[in-house]
Amino acid sequence: MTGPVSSKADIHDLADSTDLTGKRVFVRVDLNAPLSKDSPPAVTDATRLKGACPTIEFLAGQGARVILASHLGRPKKKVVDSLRMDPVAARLSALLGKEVIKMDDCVGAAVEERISSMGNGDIMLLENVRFHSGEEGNDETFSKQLAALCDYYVNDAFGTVHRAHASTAGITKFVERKVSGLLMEKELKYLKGAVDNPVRPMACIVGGAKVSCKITVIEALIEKCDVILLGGGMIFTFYKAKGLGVGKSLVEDDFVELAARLMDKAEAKGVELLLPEDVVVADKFAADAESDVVAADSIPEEWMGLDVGPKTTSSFEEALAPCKTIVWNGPMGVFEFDKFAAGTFAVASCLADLTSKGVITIIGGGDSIAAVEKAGLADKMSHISTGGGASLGLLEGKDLPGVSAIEEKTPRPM
Ligand SMILES: Nc1ncnc2c1ncn2[C@@H]1O[C@H](COP(=O)(O)OP(=O)(O)O)[C@@H](O)[C@H]1O
Ligand SMILES: O=C(OP(=O)(O)O)[C@H](O)COP(=O)(O)O
Repeated sequence: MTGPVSSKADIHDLADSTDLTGKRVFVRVDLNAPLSKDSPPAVTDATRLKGACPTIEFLAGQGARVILASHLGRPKKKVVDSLRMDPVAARLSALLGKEVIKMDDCVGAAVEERISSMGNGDIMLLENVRFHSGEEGNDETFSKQLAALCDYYVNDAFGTVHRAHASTAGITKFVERKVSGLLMEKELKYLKGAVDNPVRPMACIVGGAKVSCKITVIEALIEKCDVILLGGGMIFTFYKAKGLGVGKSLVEDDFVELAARLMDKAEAKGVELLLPEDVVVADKFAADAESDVVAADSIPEEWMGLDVGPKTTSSFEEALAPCKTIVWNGPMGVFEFDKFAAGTFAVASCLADLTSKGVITIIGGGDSIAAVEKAGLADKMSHISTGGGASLGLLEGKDLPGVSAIEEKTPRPM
């Protein structure tokens, strides 16, 4: 068959137009869940796994052979045993109440053979796609290898929709049909509705550790938001731009200049860009570190900032009080260590309180979800999004490769 195919369709459209019995359906999911430090590691927050279940159950229910693919962490293009998908497969299997066949690679003869012996409705989880250099490089050969595993492609990985990788973008050029999954549709619908024409004032809180990915989004946020609050590992690059000492804190030297420009831009635009005025510092990156609260300009040389301080959380509460829409990505501190969780929990508690007063609160990101779950407040927010960088990308209004690859007209392969 030739001719262009265009699809904004989801899995219901696919099932309505095709008998999926026995069909090999490749589903890109985002099962990049936080893991414990145990050996072997265990999934510590299953929100992303739970989010993927409706699509998996639907396709299995249609009799499809369901082939799941995801990344886990950032293995830097090589096999990292602690980032194998086994703990994810075990937890997913428990959630689905069904065996999940776990493969030790994501392409190749062994995978193809095992797929050919799958029964209708069986579920397989491939190994971490980022073990192959072709994944993040969006490599054509690797994309074709993935595409060769399936009849149809589904993208349900909202958390990775902002990445143009082989399993989220490249593969779509080589499959007969490509549609979005139920989680993807649900996330896009909710988030677009909330941020396209937001109820104002709108605030965005950005923290976490993926500084280089997320600092670049702040430029667009200055155009869109009325208030921007910064926390987590993000702040030290800004402190450095202000000429402050940051000790051994996380800092991205390549982005210091950008941080300076962003502060100038926010000021020129009259957008409130709030940086923490006090910081909880530690003598090492450990749960049992010595800690102290210091002013932002007094971080000791050998210490590192691992949380925002109490004065900061009060100022943040004040700044958020008038806001009607709040988007939060990235914890305020290393909440995994109890000593450095207070700032994150205080912001979570403030947002839960504002939600009860009618404010729209959106929390996104694997670790941010884990943090509000740990605080016991996840069900008190308006929306828990499985995507952090993805929801910021959507708020930014930029092209999301995982969406455009599905929508793109591509020549149907022969
Ligand atoms: N001051 C800090 N220094 C180092 N890491 C931090 C700091 N504050 C927060 N973090 C870490 O940031 C991580 C989450 O970052 P990120 O992946 O960007 O968030 P999300 O997964 O919600 O998008 C957490 O594991 C947390 O420990
Ligand atoms: O965890 C994720 O993003 P998030 O931390 O922004 O929520 C996604 O799985 C994407 O991972 P990546 O940022 O390593 O591409």
